[in-house]
Amino acid sequence: MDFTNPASVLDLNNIRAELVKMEDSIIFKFIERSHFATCPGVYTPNNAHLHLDDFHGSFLDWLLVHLEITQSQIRRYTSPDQTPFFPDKIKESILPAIDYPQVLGPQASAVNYNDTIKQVYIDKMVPLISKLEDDDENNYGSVASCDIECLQALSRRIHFGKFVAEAKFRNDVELYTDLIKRRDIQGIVTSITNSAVEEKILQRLTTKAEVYGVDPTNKEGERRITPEYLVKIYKEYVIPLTKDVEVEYLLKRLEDVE
Ligand SMILES: C=C(O[C@@H]1C=C(C(=O)O)C=C[C@H]1O)C(=O)O
Repeated sequence: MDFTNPASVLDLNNIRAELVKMEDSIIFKFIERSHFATCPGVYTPNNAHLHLDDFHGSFLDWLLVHLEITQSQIRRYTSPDQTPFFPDKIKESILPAIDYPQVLGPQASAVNYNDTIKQVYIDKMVPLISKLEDDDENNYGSVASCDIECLQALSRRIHFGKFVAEAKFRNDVELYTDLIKRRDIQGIVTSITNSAVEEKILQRLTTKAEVYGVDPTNKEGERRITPEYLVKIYKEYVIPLTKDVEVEYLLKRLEDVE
């Protein structure tokens, strides 16, 4: 998707096509994570087995904040489709800014669900996509690296809800302006929900997981991302969080920059 071209960015069919492409990326990142155990020590705040200088938090957070600082310096977070997990830690880019047209509302960057995404990923998704329940310190680096790949892909997918919401807002300014002014949250949820699209996504994920997720040569039948787990992750977490982003984005849509 070309974020310098507003017409392409706000076309709902283009946005949905981009969400479909993200499915493949997320599935393959989940498959990479599925080669390792749950490794709860990666997520344990101030893990006594690890010496993270004067950092207070988990090994995953330590790696993620260091990566985001570096990525911010090559202008990752100037791109409208990227949302940092540590917005207060990122730095100015050393590369010249790209002049992205203002496509989203002035409060778009205030919609940041990454803390929730990270907690849901750790608590609900890792147990489903990991090979087994175990804590193998020899794999902490690989596990945290896979986790960051998964988290950044999930964050982009879920925060794409801002573009979906903006496209829907522009398609019916009168309806959404009324719903927003009346803070009719249920009305907004009903209006943004497209059950047919959601059902098509879940059906496609089942097929993709059956094709991508299971290694036909793996006679040991080692657990990898299964169709039912992938559908569960999208149905219970990814899609609802995307809709939460859509709703919060719309509730802020008429606000000016503070
Ligand atoms: C993303 C959209 O908005 C909602 C969220 C969806 C999702 O997260 O996959 C799918 C359909 C809608 O209920 C959309 O309309 O395409």
